[in-house]
Amino acid sequence: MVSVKEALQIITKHTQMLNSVTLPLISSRGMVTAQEIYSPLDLPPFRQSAMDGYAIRSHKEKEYSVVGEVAAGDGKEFQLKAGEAVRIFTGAMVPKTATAVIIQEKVTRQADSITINDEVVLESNIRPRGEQISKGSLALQRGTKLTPSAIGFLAGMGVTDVLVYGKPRVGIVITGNELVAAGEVLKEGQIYEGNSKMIQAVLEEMSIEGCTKYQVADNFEGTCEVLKKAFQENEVVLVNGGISVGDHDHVYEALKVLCVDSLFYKVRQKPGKPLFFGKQNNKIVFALPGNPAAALTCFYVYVYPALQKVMGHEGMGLERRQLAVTKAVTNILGRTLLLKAKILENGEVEILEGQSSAMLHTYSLANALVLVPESVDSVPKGGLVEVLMLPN
Ligand SMILES: Nc1nc2c(c(=O)[nH]1)N[C@H]1C(S)=C(S)[C@@H](COP(=O)(O)OP(=O)(O)OC[C@H]3O[C@@H](n4cnc5c(N)ncnc54)[C@H](O)[C@@H]3O)O[C@H]1N2
Ligand code: MOO
Repeated sequence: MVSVKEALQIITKHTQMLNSVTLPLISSRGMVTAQEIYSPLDLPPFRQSAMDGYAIRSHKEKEYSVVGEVAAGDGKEFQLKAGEAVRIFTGAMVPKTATAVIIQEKVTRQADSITINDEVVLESNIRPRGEQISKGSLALQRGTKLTPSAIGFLAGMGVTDVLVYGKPRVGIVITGNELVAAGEVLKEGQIYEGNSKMIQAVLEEMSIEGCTKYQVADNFEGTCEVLKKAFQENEVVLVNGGISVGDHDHVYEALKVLCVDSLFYKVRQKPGKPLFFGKQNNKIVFALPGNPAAALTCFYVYVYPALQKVMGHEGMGLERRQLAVTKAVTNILGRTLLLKAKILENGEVEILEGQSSAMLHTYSLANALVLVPESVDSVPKGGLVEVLMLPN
C-alpha cells in the first residue's frame, strides 16, 4: 500500500507522452503542440479598417470629397490626395495614402463630400499590418494546448495542419455480473451499469473521444481474455470494478497472468483504497474500484494527470488551492481523505453530506475535492485545506 503522494510520483515516473502526429487543425482540439508554430504571414496582412466610416487623407479643412468606396475583401487601391476620402467598411483594406479612418457617426455626408465633426487623430481606427503578429514570429510555443481560441488564431494565419502529441486510444473494461444496460428491466440483485458512461464523459471532458468499451462478467478466464484484447487495441486501459479482494474479483490476478507490472496496488486513501496502477510494455493500466464515486475520484486524482502527461500537457493534475473549510473535519483513519466539496461564493469550501463511495448524488453537486492528508487528524472550522478543483 502506498501513500497518495507516492502513487502520484510513481505515475509521473512511469507515464510517457505519445509520439507526435500531424493532424488537420480542426481535429486538434484539446491536443498539445509538439513544435513551435511561427506565423507564415503578417496578421492582419494589410492595414485594415477597424470601423465603418471614411478613410481620409487629412488636410486642414473639415470638408473632404468622397472619391470611391472600399468594402471588406476589395483589392482596390486608391491614391488619395490631401482632402480626399473613400467610404470604407470594417475589415476593408485602408488605402496606403490614407492617414485615418473616421467613423460615420462623426461625419455629415452631403452628396459627394463629407464634413468631419471632430478632431482627426492620425492612424485612428486603422489596424496596422502585422499588429497581431508579424510574419516569422512565434505564434504558439511548443506545449500549448489547442483551445478553440488557439485553433481560431492558427486558422486566421492560414494554418491547415499541426504537429501535436498523440491522443491515446483508451479502453474501458467494465466488470460485474450485476450490471445491466439502461433500457433493460432490472431483475432482483441487478443494477444499471453507469460507470462506463461516467468514465466516457470525463474522458470527453479531456477531449478524448471514441474510447472502446469492453464488458465482462465476474469470471477469471473471461477477464483475462477481455483484458488481453483491451491491451492489444489501446494505449491506456481503464478497468472498472473487480479489483478488491472478494472471491469474484478477478482483475488483479488476471493482470498478473497478462504480465502487467504492478507499480502499485492499494493507496492509503478513502475512497479508492483498492486502486491499481500497472504497465505492460508502454501501455498503462489503471484498475479503478467499482464503487462509482471512488472510481471518479481515482480518475480525477490519478488518471487525469496521467492522461495529461500522455498527451503532452505541462503542469499535471487538477488545479489546487488552499481554502478555508466551513466546518471542522476529522480524519481518524490515518489515510488521506478525498472529500466531495463545493466552493461557496464567499470563497470558503463546504464538505458535502453523503461521502459514501457509492454515492454520485453528492458528486453531481460538487465542484471540488478536499484533500485531508493521512498525517492530519483534524482541521478546525475556518482552517485551510487543500482543494482540488474539478474541471467541470
Ligand atoms: N474485505 C474487503 N472488502 C472490500 C474492501 C476491502 O479492503 N476489504 N474494499 C472495499 C472498497 S474500499 C471498495 S472501493 C470496493 C471495490 O471493489 P471492486 O473494485 O472489486 O468493485 P466491485 O466489487 O466490482 O463493485 C463495487 C460496487 O460498485 C458497483 N459497480 C461496479 N461497477 C459498476 C458500474 N460499471 N456501474 C455502476 N456500479 C458499479 C458494484 O455493483 C458494487 O456495488 O471493495 C470494497 N470491499
Ligand atoms: O475506498 Mo472504497 O473506494 O471506499 O469504497
